Amino acid sequence: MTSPTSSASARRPDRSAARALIECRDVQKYYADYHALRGIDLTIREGEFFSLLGPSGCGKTTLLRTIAGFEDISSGVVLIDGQDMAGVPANRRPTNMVFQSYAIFPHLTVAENVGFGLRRDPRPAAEKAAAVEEALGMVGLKGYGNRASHALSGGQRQRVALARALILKPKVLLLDEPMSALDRKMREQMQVELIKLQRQVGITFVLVTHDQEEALVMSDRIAVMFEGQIAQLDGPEALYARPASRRVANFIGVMNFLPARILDETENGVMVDAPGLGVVEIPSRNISSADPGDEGPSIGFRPEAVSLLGPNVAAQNRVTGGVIDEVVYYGDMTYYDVRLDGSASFDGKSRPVRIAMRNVFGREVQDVGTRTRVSWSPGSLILFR
Ligand SMILES: Nc1ncnc2c1ncn2[C@@H]1O[C@H](COP(=O)(O)OP(=O)(O)OP(=O)(O)O)[C@@H](O)[C@H]1O
Repeated sequence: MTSPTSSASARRPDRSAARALIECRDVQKYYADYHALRGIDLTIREGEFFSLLGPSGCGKTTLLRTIAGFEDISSGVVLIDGQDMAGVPANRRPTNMVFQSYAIFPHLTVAENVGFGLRRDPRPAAEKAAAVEEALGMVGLKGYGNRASHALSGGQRQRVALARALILKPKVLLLDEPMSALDRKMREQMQVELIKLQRQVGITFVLVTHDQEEALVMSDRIAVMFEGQIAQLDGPEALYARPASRRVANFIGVMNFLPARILDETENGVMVDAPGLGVVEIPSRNISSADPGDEGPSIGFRPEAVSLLGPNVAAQNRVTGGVIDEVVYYGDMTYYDVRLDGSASFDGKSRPVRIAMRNVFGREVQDVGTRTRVSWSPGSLILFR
C-alpha cells in the first residue's frame, strides 16, 4: 500500500486561476423537515476534477442532484457558467449525469445506447454515427458499436454510459458513484482511465464518492461533507497532510491521536506536551481545530510520518523509545503498534501508536515485544485545539 497522495501533485495542472463554472451560494435543501443541505458555499472551476466526499447520508448525492436540476433547492443560489439555475430544468442545463446503476438499455446495441441522446439531433445519420464512434473511441470501446448491451461486463457497461454522456458534449459531467459496482481491480483501472479521459476532453467532472482513496487519487480538489455541510475543501495533499479537524483526519486515512497539554504560545506556533513525545513546538501551519465533543486538545500524526529506527541508524530527527505491541504484515507494508516510553504519563493510560513501515528487501519484520527506537519530526505533527 502506497501513501495515496504520493507524487500526485506533479501531475495536476494548476487551475487556481481558471474561471468559476459552478457556484453554490448558501444552498439549503429540506426534504419535508429534514435539513439535508445546510448552507453549501462552493465554487467549481472550469476543467476541474472535483469530488464530493463523505459518509453515507451526508448529502453529497443531494448536492449533485441540485446541480443537475433533478432536485429543487429550498433557498440559496446555484449558478452554472454565470447563469442562475433557478427554474431551469435538468434537460436545459449544460450538465449530464452518469449514474451508479449505469442505466443503459439492455435491448439496444452499444451504438444505439451511445447515440440515444442524439435521437432529436438534426444532423445526418452518417455524421451522428461518426460522433458515436468517436465517443466509443474515447472510452476505449472502438469497434464495439454492434455488440448487444446485455452481454457487456460491468466495466464495459459503465464505459457505454460514459460515452452516452460525453457525446452530448456537456460543460459538466456529474458522476454519482460510477464505479461502486465494479470489483477492486476494475475500479482502479477505471479510475486511471477516467483521469486520462477528463484531461483529454477537458470537461469539468464532479464525482460523488464515499471512498476516500478514490477521491484522493482522482481529484484536483475535494469537498469533504458531513451532515449537509462542507467540513473542508482542499486539494488531496492538503486534505491528507493538514486535515482541518479530527473528524476529517479520521475520514481520510488513519491518524494517531494523543492527548496534548498546551504550555505556551510561541512566535512560530504553540508549545505542547504530549505523552510519549514530550514537549514539542507545533508550527502555526499545523494547527487545526478540535470538533465539538473532543475532550481537549490532541496531537495527531499519520502512521507513515513516524518510523522505526534500526539500532545502527543515526537519527536525523527526534527519537523516542518504545515497545512493539502488535505487528500486522501486508506484504509491501508492515503496521506496528508501538507503546512509546512515557505514553501513560498523563493519566496512567497507555496508548499505542500505529507506525507504517515500507518493507524493503533485507529488512526483517520486527517481533511483538521488541524494544525499538521511533524517529519522528515535530513538523509532521498536527495540533487539534
Ligand atoms: N427524496 C428524499 N426524501 C427524503 N429524504 C431524502 C431524500 N433523498 C435523500 N434524503 C435524505 O437526505 C440525506 C442525504 O441523502 P443523500 O442521498 O444526499 O446522501 P449521500 O451522502 O449521497 O449518501 P449515500 O452515499 O448513502 O447516497 C439522507 O439522510 C437521506 O435519507
